[in-house]
Amino acid sequence: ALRGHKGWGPQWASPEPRKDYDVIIIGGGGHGLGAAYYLAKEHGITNVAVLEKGWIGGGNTGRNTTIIRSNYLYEESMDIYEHSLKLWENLSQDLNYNVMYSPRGVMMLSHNIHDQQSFKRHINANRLYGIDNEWLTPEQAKAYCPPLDIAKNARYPINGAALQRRGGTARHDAVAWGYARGASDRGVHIIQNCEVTGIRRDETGKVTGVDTNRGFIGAKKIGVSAAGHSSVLMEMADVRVPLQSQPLQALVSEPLKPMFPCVVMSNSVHAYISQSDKGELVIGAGTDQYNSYSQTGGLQIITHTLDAICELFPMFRRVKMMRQWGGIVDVTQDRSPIQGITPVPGLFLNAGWGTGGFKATPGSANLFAHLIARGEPHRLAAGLTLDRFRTGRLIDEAAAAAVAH
Ligand SMILES: Cc1cc2nc3c(=O)[nH]c(=O)nc-3n(C[C@H](O)[C@H](O)[C@H](O)COP(=O)(O)OP(=O)(O)OC[C@H]3O[C@@H](n4cnc5c(N)ncnc54)[C@H](O)[C@@H]3O)c2cc1C
Ligand SMILES: CSCC(=O)[O-]
Repeated sequence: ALRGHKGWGPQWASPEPRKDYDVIIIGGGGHGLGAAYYLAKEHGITNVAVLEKGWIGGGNTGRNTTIIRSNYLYEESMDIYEHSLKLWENLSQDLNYNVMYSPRGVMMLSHNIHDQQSFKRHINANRLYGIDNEWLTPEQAKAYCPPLDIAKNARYPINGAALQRRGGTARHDAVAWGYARGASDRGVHIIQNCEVTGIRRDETGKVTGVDTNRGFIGAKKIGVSAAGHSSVLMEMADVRVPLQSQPLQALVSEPLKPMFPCVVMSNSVHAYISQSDKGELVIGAGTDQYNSYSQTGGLQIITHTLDAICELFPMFRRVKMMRQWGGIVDVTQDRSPIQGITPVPGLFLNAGWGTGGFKATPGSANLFAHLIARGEPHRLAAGLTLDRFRTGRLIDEAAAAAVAH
């Protein structure tokens, strides 16, 4: 039973936009909706609107392969991903909405000495920082995931694996719906079919509001959380950001009996796989290596990824694939996100989550709300500045970003 639920149909109000708000968040994905929720819940700021050009969750939040983990290398990354993982553990209770978080374990396969050295470095860094991660022999990896082929004569032989047992999956669109309902119940306006077409500033350069397809809406503060379109939005305020927007594809198979117990990822052969609660194998790939705003992608990526899956799991060679789709991921050079103030007073940016921002949804949203409310970053997000691309103090997480991104 949903506490306080007001009958069937949309579980959040869909009001007409007011003339102005204290805060406007551009982007009705998990990060934007969650930030609005935490602004209301933790900072008492409720005169907020989330403006979404399409429908909430229609962007990457509803298109991803739902992998959750926090086994990154640097402290700046471990801080925000572990903050997020801790929030995932009670998010269903917090939202009174079942987001189906499932800590089934995320196993990263090692195929060569370089993988092994890289994963053991992550494991040591994680454990020194109090984050669970462990090395498995091939036999231990197979015991944990029986469908895995560890034959020595396999095309991509496995010499071990890194396992984060608290990693896992969640139901992605439920996260958007849960945050939207929680925010709406606290007075936040969730406004769909409202595309931002301009960001207005006064003579001092401070933001005054946004132009939209539903007219001008005033705001004292504006948060941009639009993933693959974040650079397009920031350009509306004359701010160039170091993001590339690239297609990232995924696909699902026909439903099968439950038989795949965890998430398996392989950087070297560019594929990752899990099984949804509906029985479908959920398979992900590397990005298409060109800039594009199309939510599709090239067939060569899919065939390459399925080659890899069939090598790692020969038992799947006759499974039928049911559907493929793509999203637009906002990728930074160092594969780490940007969450911070911008050169424009009153304009805040949350972007650059690239191929790995679903796992960060609650943590990023929680800290983005702190940034907008207080005007300065929370210590757990202090390193994720836009300025690092000027100073060169990058946070290189290409290895932890996994697969070929
Ligand atoms: C195929 C795929 C697989 C992935 N797998 C994983 C995974 O397994 N694990 C993981 O951690 N991450 C994964 N990711 C990445 C993850 O999905 C994203 O990083 C994350 O969901 C971004 O959330 P968001 O709320 O910032 O963006 P989104 O959910 O994309 O929300 C941004 C919203 O902004 C809206 N918008 C854009 N322009 C405007 C405008 N002008 N006006 C108003 N609204 C606008 C868009 O319509 C969109 O709804 C994957 C991504 C893809 C595409
Ligand atoms: C799309 S890659 C999934 C992840 O980042 O764990």
